[in-house]
Amino acid sequence: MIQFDQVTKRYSGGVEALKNLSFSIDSGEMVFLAGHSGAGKSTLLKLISGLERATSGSVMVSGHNLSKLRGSQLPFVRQHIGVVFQDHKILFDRNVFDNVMLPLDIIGFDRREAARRVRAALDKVGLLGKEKVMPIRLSGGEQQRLCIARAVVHRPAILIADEPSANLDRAYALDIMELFKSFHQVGVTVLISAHDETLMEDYGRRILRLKEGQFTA
Ligand SMILES: Nc1ncnc2c1ncn2[C@@H]1O[C@H](COP(=O)(O)OP(=O)(O)OP(=O)(O)O)[C@@H](O)[C@H]1O
Repeated sequence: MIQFDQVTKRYSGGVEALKNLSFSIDSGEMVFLAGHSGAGKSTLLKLISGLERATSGSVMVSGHNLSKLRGSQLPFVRQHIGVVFQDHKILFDRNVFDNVMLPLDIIGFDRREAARRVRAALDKVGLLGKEKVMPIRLSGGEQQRLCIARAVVHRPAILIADEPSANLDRAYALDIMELFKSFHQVGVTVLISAHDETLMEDYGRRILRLKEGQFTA
């Protein structure tokens, strides 16, 4: 479902964030991505979601070679992927419901079906009672749940999350992990990054460990 073949990413300033990486993730797998700050985790996730392009090598997602896609084809691929961003990207000038509606608006979904899906996504993350609330009034953990609802509302086959448990206390971080597990259990391919490996250990899943842009054992 996701396949990297000898992928290198060099940013314009010259930093080589990923060095000749090869790995694959099967459909329906749940995999963790570990590594300290600056190891290249965000870069790897951005290559999968098409936010950045590989300098060399190939990135295959759902059968598409993202390195070869034209810009106009990227939105089509992104419809298969849900992303929980490290910096949240919440729109603070609209309420919880409208934030989650946004991806469906962009796709041009039928409004009634879209509203039904938004409520289902909010229900799933435990925010159904807060649909009219402005995001500024949510706790940090609730804001994270809002981001997860927005990432899954279009029912993507792949869900990727960049440090979704950062800045949350341990109990809440584990709750968030359980939420991701529940998506995995219904067949979604899940890839989650974190710098705290202890959060991953209980799940018995594969852990990809990055250090200075390369995998370590
Ligand atoms: N847009 C960019 N331009 C130039 N260099 C960048 C850019 N984004 C990341 N880098 C550099 O690439 C390297 C990897 O960064 P990346 O954000 O992928 O790491 P990370 O493991 O996600 O770290 P963090 O947990 O702090 O987000 C770092 O040296 C970083 O400074």
